[in-house]
Amino acid sequence: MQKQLPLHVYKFGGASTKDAAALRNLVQIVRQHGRKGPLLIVVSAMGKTTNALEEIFQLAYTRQAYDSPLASLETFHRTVAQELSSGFGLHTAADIKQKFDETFQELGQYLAAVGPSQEYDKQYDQIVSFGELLSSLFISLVLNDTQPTQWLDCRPLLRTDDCWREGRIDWALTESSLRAAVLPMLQGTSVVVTQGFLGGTANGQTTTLGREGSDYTAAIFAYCLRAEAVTIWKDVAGLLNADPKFFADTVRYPEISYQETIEMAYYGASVIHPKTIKPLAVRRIPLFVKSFLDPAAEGTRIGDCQHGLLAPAFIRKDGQCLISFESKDLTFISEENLEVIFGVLAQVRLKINMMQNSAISFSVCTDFSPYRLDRLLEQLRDQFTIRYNSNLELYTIKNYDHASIRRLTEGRELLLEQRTRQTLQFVCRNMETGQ
Ligand SMILES: Nc1ncnc2c1ncn2[C@@H]1O[C@H](COP(=O)(O)OP(=O)(O)O)[C@@H](O)[C@H]1O
Ligand SMILES: N[C@@H](CC(=O)OP(=O)(O)O)C(=O)O
Repeated sequence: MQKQLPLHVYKFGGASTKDAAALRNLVQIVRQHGRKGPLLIVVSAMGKTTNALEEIFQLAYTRQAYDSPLASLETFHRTVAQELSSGFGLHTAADIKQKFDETFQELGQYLAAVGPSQEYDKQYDQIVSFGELLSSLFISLVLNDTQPTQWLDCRPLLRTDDCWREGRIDWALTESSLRAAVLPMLQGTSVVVTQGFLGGTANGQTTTLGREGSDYTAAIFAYCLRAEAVTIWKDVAGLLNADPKFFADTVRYPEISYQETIEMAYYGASVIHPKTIKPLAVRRIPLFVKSFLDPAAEGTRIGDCQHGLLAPAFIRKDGQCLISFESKDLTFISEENLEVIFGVLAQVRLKINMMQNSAISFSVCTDFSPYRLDRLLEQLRDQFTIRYNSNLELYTIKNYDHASIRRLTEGRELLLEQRTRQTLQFVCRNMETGQ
């Protein structure tokens, strides 16, 4: 049995890196960790950088001008660096400028090569990954100004296949590469900064792990390096029973099991990427969700634990689409035609969030993607009558009771509903747009 390292993994997302004040706070949090042992820091792109890069990529792909949003992105990064620079030593500001010069130049070259003749998802990864490259280079230099910090390029180590935009990890290779590269670094330096959300293929191309995948990266590092704990720093007090942006009177879970959390994340509680939990649960590594706005506060501990009845959790997923398939000749929906439908859903990468069948019709609720839906329609419209509604919401209540059901369903028209002993789910129209 290998000796457990007292390694901690911290993950800082877009909210905790969105401006100069946020970065000053990040430096304080890292300083507070102090001499508790080595620290591996996973960072996401700063603020809304990934959204901006998606927009720039879309313009480049469709051969439209992207100079203005690209310039805004560059100005954003350089302004944050400028605002921080009064606190830096002599070399740090110059080092940051040099890294930004090199990285924006490289991004410009990649963008110039983007075009519709090549695979969309593959090119997406090559461009959108620049957000994490920029933030990790920048944050490692900012931290290095006050304590020895090394930058780590995770892409040659975190090996994925070429399922672009959702790279699947080669665990054996990743574990051995990460251990060989990172453990010696952690002995020499107490802090290492790397990118969330990114991986690399066998032939050295960059992949991404799915939007909001940096939490997952933190779990991959923790699993492979057998870390003692992972902390993800968020703008909320911990894991709450609902997203406070949409629900009033939320309550924090001080402690919650991996099982409960994985289900909440799967149903759409966006505070944690759903793939984060399994690697941690396998190695029994606790996950702390803490507020970067109040770092001393308790937050939530996710781990192996027993708890009594939990407050009902409300989870909302918007941007949903309800697709129904009906046989054209009153043939029953059978295993054979379900196999055809599932095959095409998998092929066009439309994930099923909920499904139900009746005698001659089968309904699925998926995330809405016009591009993927068109490809599905092309392949199945000869065989089935297909109807769909978009701009819908999927609500899940975990550990429901009468009051929680009433609270959520009152005044809504439910288009699809399902209930198990613990979980109630329904699809309804988006009340804000009334569609
Ligand atoms: N159950 C929940 N508990 C806490 N926050 C939640 C929950 N569900 C959704 N959220 C949302 O998750 C946000 C934090 O996650 P996210 O925006 O992905 O952070 P970051 O990008 O900084 O890592 C919160 O601001 C909150 O709106
Ligand atoms: N930057 C990526 C990855 C990520 O995880 O970001 P965040 O930690 O800010 O959710 C995204 O926005 O999808």
